[in-house]
Amino acid sequence: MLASKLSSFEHLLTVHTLALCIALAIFFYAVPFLVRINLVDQAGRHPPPGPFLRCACLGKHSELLLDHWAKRFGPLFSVWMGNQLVVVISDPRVAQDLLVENGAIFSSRKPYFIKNQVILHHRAITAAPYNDVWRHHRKLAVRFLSENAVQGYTDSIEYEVLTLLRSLHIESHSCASPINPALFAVRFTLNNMLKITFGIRTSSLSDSLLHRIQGWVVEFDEIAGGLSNAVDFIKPLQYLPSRTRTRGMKLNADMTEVFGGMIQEMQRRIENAEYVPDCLIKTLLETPEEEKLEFEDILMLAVAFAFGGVHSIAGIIQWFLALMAMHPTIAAAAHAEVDRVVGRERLPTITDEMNMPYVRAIIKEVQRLHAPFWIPTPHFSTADFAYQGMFIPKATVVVLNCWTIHHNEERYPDPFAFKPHRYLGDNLSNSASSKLADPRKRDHWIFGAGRRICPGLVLAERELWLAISGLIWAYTFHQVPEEPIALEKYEAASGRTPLPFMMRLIPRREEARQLLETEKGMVGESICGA
Ligand code: HEM
Repeated sequence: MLASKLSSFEHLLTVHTLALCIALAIFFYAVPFLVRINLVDQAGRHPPPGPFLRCACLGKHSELLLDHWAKRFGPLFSVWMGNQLVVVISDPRVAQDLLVENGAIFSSRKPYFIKNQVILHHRAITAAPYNDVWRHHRKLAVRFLSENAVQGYTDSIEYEVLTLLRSLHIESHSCASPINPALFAVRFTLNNMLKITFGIRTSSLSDSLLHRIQGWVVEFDEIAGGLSNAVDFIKPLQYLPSRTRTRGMKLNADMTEVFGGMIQEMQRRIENAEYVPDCLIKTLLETPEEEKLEFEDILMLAVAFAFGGVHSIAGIIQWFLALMAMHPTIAAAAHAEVDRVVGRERLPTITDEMNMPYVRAIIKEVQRLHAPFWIPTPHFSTADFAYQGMFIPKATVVVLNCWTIHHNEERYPDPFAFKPHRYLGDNLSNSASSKLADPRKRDHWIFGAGRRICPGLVLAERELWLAISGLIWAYTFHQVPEEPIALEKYEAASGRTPLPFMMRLIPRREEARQLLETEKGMVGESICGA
């Protein structure tokens, strides 16, 4: 009896010892994957300081975590996301030093698996590594987004502003009912992009193209991952089927079907000498054979325009509307300015812009407080680099921490408050401001920095000016008492749009009402989808 008890005790001991050994082995094997790696260059420099533990992901509001670390570790810190070193820049001077002055090293993109490989196939400009292919595609895009090109789009954007103002009026039953402005803002920006890219526009708010592209952006946000997906640092996972990968492939297939079909149709029309309006895709299709882009490159350029230039601008318009409804005194000052400079007979135009500093200041303040991307597309380094005694190895992901920069107490006193006054006296366009020699004087950083800076910023500025000044001219903005707007929460990890909200828009004067109700000039427009 005693012998058998001893033997089962020994057995138990053996099992426990074995389990302990396995646990210890796993622990020691896993530890290097849990804590930061002590990298050091030949001169003994270490990467910028940062959290001791590695992260798998940063969570929903990653900008708040980055802000927390920036306060703890300083303006240049590093964090390990799995096996990827990420360096985070939270100061304008450091951003200028690394992304601008040393753009030759800090301008590539990491080949993120889902986003850049599965969905964008390394193309669409934004996914391309820093090389001659990227240079070529970016040059093509810039031709269609330059100051001159944007000047040529201005009449067409003004038409879309009128459509926006009128459709808000009509869909709210002559402003009798509250309205959620989100889809209206998206249609405004999408029409501008579609005209530039394909020479077409959506015919109504129920146009299937509008809803399809809207769906792509939501899907892209959900699956593309922010700074990292597990598949990016556990490479074998890339060879296994997964739901995210299937969704990514489906998204790519959808985009290929819709935009690819539109490109093929345009090709057919060109070959049959049928009328095709001037646009980006037509130019690319008519390029001489030796310089012609591959079909997929043309497709992905269209995707880049649709993804880059639609929800970002539409998001700012939504934030603007929500903020106006919540700050009647600021709205009243904007109304006074538009009345003084523009009067009652016409909508504001681009020639009014420099005479309306308060409205310009409102736009910049909305951009600062509600940047569409708190973490702009990360850059990727292509060589080892030493900076202020710190080591940034080749193949480091480099992130501009817009949240912390935009909430810097010294640069923007009372940084969480909506205070357009802070931008009075800033007469520079976003584009001119991004080129200032002293980066601390820059208005804000929503368009990124360096060689990958958003090529669409001049167009974005023009669209925002015309849409926002037009909205101020036409409407007063009101909250719906039963459904107060909550600004502290927002859609998507990026902060691109407020949560869906309802508001009331009231035409400001008889002249505005007449303009909103007349059909003159709205040829081919079917606002209600009839
Ligand atoms: C308010 C509106 C917009 C915002 C806030 C915005 C923001 C950004 C940001 C932060 C980047 C990454 C910059 C970097 O890597 O440093 C970017 C890149 C890009 N944006 Fe925009 N964007 C806007 C409008 C547009 C428009 C209108 C287009 C045009 C069609 C556009 C097309 C692109 C493209 C193609 C890239 C990739 C550039 C590259 O990788 O070289 N964006 N944008």
